[in-house]
Amino acid sequence: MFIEPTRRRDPPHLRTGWIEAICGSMFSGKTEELIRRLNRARIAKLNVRIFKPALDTRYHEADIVSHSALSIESIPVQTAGQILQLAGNCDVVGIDEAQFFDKDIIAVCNTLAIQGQRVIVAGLDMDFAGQPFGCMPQLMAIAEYVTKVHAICVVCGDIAQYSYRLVPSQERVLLGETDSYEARCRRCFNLGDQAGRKEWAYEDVNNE
Ligand SMILES: Nc1ncnc2c1ncn2[C@@H]1O[C@H](COP(=O)(O)OP(=O)(O)O)[C@@H](O)[C@H]1O
Ligand SMILES: Cc1cn([C@H]2C[C@H](O)[C@@H](COP(=O)(O)O)O2)c(=O)[nH]c1=O
Ligand SMILES: [Zn+2]
Repeated sequence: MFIEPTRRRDPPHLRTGWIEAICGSMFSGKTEELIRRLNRARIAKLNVRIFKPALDTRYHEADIVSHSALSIESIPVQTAGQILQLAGNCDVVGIDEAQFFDKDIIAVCNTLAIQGQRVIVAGLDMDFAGQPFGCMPQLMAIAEYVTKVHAICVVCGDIAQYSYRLVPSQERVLLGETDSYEARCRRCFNLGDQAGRKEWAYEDVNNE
């Protein structure tokens, strides 16, 4: 489990910010992990500000909400540049659904960290086609700390790193939940519609 660096005790002239990237598929616990870190920062009496892209209105207009219904308030923004304007001099900046931001998100995260702020950025590392998503690869490259979390494959029960799309759209951006996506492992993702369901796997075990 990720534990916060204790750089806070450095003398002010040595104090620096940093970037933490949390990545993985849908349902892998990115938002839960982001909320966990932000809550701990608040317990440490740090000043925290949280952002998400305004287009992500799935569960709530403003709050960030996990699939398990954990939530934390956030500021929805249209562009990455707005984060820089609104983050002020807070100690910790949280950003969810980073894959949806424009490419300025890289410079914004860098600037915040250089200014001495801790930046925790969470997002999908791959899209429904298994391709790197938006600026997440660059954010992972410039981050001091990268955490990849995993879901459970709903087909076979292995660990999952892919978000399998259940509906025919080829649009890259398609908001959704279990209605349109499921977490899958490499094998079941590549088998697509041919992947046997969990019940089938259990049958196999029972017949042994
Ligand atoms: N296939 C799955 N694998 C793991 N967790 C799942 C799965 N489907 C639903 N969940 C739920 O999703 C929660 C994680 O939600 P969340 O943090 O919002 O994930 P993410 O932000 O990565 O999409 C888990 O704690 C669990 O309750
Ligand atoms: C794979 C994939 C996902 N999306 C959308 C679907 C959801 O609205 C979000 C991801 O949310 P989560 O917190 O990670 O569960 O992204 C998309 O638009 N395109 C895709 O390829
Ligand atoms: Zn699987």
